[in-house]
Amino acid sequence: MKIAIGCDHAGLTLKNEIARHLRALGHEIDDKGTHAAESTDYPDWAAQVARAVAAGQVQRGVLVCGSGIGMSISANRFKGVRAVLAPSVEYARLGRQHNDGNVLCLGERLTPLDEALAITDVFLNTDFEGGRHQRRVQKMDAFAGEEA
Ligand SMILES: O=C(CO)[C@H](O)[C@H](O)[C@H](O)COP(=O)(O)O
Repeated sequence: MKIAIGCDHAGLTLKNEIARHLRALGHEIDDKGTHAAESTDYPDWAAQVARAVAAGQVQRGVLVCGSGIGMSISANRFKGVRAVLAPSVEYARLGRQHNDGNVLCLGERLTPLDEALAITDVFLNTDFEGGRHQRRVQKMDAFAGEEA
């Protein structure tokens, strides 16, 4: 699978570990950065990954910051992006089965490495169930770009 990945300074270590893990599994990783430990702003990196997903350049995105919250809020501003903040494997599973999530958001400061890798694997390997969930996803996606 082709996957874009990004982080701010608070997610750098986990982002690098996830990239290494996914490459070892044979995935093609487009690492958008950040690549340095200096303080940086999460929306800048969320935008790069979200644009790659929205444009169909990659099938999935992974974003890491301290909590995952800022990344998920930012990514969900982009049309066609359904970012899932997943603190556990079950969130990742449901975010795929029911919501057809295409960007996974993780918090390095809150989620241990082994759990984050397990969450990532489930997010990438779980299928969308469609059916009644398809109608709901279409309604969500129709909101994108709507004026308040
Ligand atoms: O977006 C976030 C919180 O909503 C992320 O956790 C950021 O990584 C965090 O806010 C960065 O905090 P810092 O004190 O500037 O390191």
